Amino acid sequence: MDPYSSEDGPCVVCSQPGRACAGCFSVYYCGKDHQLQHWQGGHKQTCAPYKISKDPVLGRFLEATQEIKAGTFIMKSKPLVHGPQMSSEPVCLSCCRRLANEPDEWYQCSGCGWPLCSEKCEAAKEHKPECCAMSKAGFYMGRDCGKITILGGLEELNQWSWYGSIMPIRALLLPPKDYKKMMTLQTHLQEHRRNPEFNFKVRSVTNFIHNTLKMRDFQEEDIATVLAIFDTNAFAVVREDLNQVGRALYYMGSMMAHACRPNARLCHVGEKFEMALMAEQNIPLGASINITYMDRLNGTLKRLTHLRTTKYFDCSCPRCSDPSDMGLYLDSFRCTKCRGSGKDSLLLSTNSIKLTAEWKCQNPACSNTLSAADMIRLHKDLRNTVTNLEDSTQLSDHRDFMEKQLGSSGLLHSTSTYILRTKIFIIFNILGHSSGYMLKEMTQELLSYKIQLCEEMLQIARILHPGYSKTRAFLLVQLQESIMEQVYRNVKNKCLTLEDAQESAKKVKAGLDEAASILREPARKIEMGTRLTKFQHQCKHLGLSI
Ligand SMILES: C[S@@+](CC[C@H](N)C(=O)[O-])C[C@H]1O[C@@H](n2cnc3c(N)ncnc32)[C@H](O)[C@@H]1O
Repeated sequence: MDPYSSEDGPCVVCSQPGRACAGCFSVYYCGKDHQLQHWQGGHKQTCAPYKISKDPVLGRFLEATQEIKAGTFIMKSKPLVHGPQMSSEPVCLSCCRRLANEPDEWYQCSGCGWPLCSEKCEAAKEHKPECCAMSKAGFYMGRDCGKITILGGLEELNQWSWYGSIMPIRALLLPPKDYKKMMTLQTHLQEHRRNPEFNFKVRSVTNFIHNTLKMRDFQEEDIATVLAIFDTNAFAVVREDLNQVGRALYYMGSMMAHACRPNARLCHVGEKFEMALMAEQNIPLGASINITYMDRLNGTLKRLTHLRTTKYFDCSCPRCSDPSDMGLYLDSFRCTKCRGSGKDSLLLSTNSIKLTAEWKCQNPACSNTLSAADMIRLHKDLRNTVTNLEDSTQLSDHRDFMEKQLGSSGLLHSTSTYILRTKIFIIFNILGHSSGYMLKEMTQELLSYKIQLCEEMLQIARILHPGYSKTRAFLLVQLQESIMEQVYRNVKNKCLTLEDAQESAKKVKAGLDEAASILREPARKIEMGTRLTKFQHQCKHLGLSI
């Protein structure tokens, strides 16, 4: 059952139209009475398929209390607190939608002077805490002051202390019950305090709260704790469909452990930053329901470093413990000593969960080794190169990079993290997406190239993103649309019989249907509906019946 669905269903008690249970989405109630009756009659034991458990390594985590099938929605939850990101582009404080490019078009809150979308956003309860605090302190943001500060005319300190202070203020002013709940979340405050950037952030937010808003009841330590809670537990929310950019903290969402190949994923579903959790894979009874805190295409070195420096733990999940990184060797370089001997070998970590471990050629006859420091330096250089390349949508820049690196004097192999990242960039940012390379504009060669890249990346996704993962669905969409374009051209050019076209179109439909079954967030549902309609038009145009 679908937690986004507003459709009614028959009440489990009386069969009258009802709304879905907010805990499990699998039964409907016509109203509170029948909900209570059913709850007391046993639904309490079967509703949520998880509980909070404790583990010496993970700390608190969500444990499955029943088998959960892939594709199931496990929970839906409202944020405890949400608001703009720490260092934000200009957004409405109320709904976190990006503001118009022209500051003159911004609506100014009559209470505090902050730019918002509209009168409606001024009246919304989201904006009340900081607006009341500012009015009380006699603070009013003049239009020019807002323009200069928000558009980044001042240095970082101000950007942080202004936008970055909004969510902490809301958190500090939460009703006591919610505040208490929030304060039970993991802080890693001591570890955060060793980070100069964190302390700088604390000082600038405290400065705004104490000196500008004159809210001196909150000690710097309270503010630091709130910021540490956000850094450890909050999720960035970017909803391109709603033009929203922000951050949200969920209580249950904060209980989920990380895994580098997780069994669940979080989706943002409502306009008010509600989230839903979907099982990507089948989750056995008693297992930890986990999500990933970072992009799965990263190799072990990057994952371990990121998790250690931002979430303060050393990941030892099965993927990190496997020196081959699930057979993909994402971090490995080709051995420069074996090169030319006819045996192209890779360097492997001698202990994959230890960042200081030496790297050694996998060929037993070769003695080549590389220190961890050299390995990290090489990775840093390559990461910078690929990041810079991503400024370009010239296909040749990316193909040249791959050709050079995969050639006889290059360091990379076909499933290196940098090669895969480049392929993903080409699929999602160049071919079919940027000027000169739109689907209709692509040559046959480029269309076949895109199809080949999608197929290759779907093979990788089978390993890193199995089941109901967004990456798998997005790749399926890119592949099917490219295949359909090819079918379309071949039928028009009479290179394909209608029977064969019919066969291919059926496969395309199956691929799109699979993607739609994965992407069930409201925005994606609309997007998939549009894609399916376009596909049906194409079929109709070609005289195919699907
Ligand atoms: C969002 S919180 C998760 C809930 C937390 N365990 C608790 O007790 O509140 C993130 C923190 O959980 C711990 N954690 C999450 N996944 C982990 C893992 N795979 N291994 C070790 N610690 C993990 C780390 O301390 C991390 O900073």
